[in-house]
Amino acid sequence: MSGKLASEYPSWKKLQQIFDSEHSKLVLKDLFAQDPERFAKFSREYSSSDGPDVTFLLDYSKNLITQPVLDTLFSLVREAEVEKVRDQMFAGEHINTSEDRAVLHVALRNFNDFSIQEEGVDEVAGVLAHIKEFTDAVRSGEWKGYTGKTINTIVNIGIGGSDLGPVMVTEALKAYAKRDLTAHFVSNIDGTHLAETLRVSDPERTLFIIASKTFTTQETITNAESARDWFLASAKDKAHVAKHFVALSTNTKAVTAFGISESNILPFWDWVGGRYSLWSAIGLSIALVIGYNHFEELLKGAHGVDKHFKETPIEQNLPVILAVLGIWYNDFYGAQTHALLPYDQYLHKFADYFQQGDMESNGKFITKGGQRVDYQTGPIIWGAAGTNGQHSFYQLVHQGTKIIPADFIAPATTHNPISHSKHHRILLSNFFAQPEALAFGKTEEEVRKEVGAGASEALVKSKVFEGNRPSNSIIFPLLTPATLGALIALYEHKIFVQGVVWGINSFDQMGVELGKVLAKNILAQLEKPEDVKGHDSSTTGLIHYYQKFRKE
Ligand SMILES: O=P(O)(O)OC[C@H]1O[C@@H](O)[C@@H](O)[C@@H](O)[C@@H]1O
Repeated sequence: MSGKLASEYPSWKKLQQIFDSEHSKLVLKDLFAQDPERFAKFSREYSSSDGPDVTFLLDYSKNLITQPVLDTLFSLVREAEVEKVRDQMFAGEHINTSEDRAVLHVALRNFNDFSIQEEGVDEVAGVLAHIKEFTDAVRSGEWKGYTGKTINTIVNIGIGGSDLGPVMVTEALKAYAKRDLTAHFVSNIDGTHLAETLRVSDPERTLFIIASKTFTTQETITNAESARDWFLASAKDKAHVAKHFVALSTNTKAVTAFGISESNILPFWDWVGGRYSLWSAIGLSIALVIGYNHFEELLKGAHGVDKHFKETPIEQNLPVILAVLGIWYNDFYGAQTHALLPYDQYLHKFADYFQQGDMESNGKFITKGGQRVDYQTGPIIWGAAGTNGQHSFYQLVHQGTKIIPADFIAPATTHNPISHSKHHRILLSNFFAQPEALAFGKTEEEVRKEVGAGASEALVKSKVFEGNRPSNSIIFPLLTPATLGALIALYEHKIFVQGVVWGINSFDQMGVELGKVLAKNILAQLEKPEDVKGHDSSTTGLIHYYQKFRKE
């Protein structure tokens, strides 16, 4: 049952027994040698059933699993009633129990397929039509700034879920971008972020998109106010704000109080979590950059995976497979992290995006029922685009003392086939080589042959790769909007499945609140040393030190 401790399920106990008795025998080299069909058994191709064509291959054969391990992991998913909770999500039940909210990012990309009853769901199509109308007007040049010039710069001001999705997707789909429209994303409260952006922007041709679900986030509101001041320093007349500021928010009241007219608000609903919101009005900057039709393809690609997730039996369900593999390493092997390693420069923000997506969703120690877990929940997500990572942190991944499960992700073809795709072939050769090296390593014997008789023992030992390091590989024909949508949805549902198994609420984020409250209190004490009250000696000492240098 959802909310129960995962460690109470019979399959969890069985997995622990299997791990204790078998894990030393789970050696990839042997498992592959014993079974020539291993790749065929442990890889699956996804093909979209309708909508835009999306295919990808998930190869999970280089994992420390056997069929019995996998079967037990699937039993765990059954015992945790993942399918039931999944259906509750799709039905609009309030599975975000702490906030009493539905969780319906799937409704944002539904296109009338599933019937979902929840207030606001019937407004989704209207907001998409508004996004289309607005983006067409800006991109065609019909929308003019206050001096009659067209818009050539958009600045999205938002943070967390109101920033990372648009940043990641606009980078990922740059090949589809309108090149004469520059997009900036300002998130940090550090004035440097806004100042450097405004320095290269023209107030007559810049459109500010204020993206905030709550419209109360300190960083976003402060940045938006400073952007408005900067704009009005040129435009003078407040009436011109209407041509240069739009808002994406669930909080219409706060937006109008800020001075943005109601016709410039693209709304969304409380059942859209911030880190699941790029599919909503929050995706406006994406639609502006790549055009509405491509934005819709992104949504449809995600919808295809939603259908797969909703309709496919557990054993073939790709988000479920990724989720249980993660649980196997996280909870039984003691892996602390999970690396996302896209071999695609366009996906260089993919890991950053899923740092929030995964860690804000599953970084929790209390179950839905209020119990403290006695096992590990969400992993630390990190990663960087290949091949850059190979020249920085891969040393530790190959020869360090930690187990680092990783997903290698790559397109078979590139949007930039320069030098007759020579670059891409080299890139892919690395994409194929790294998981192979991690899995199979290099033995002492092989090293000895290579270095010859005179080499010192220490040198020989330092060149050994133990191997047996697990990874998944995901390969698809080309990074299209629909394929990207599918990939994001794949990981969203993976996170969902893990959250249900761990019994936690993946859809609140109470852990971000305490720091906000303390910062507010400290902000009021920054002026004078005598104002600094109620802290430990370290915090007091740090604030006092700052006060020696304080400037207006
Ligand atoms: O979109 P707004 O409301 O400004 O929130 C922005 C971000 O704030 C953080 O504190 C978190 O709660 C995130 O989940 C959220 O995406």
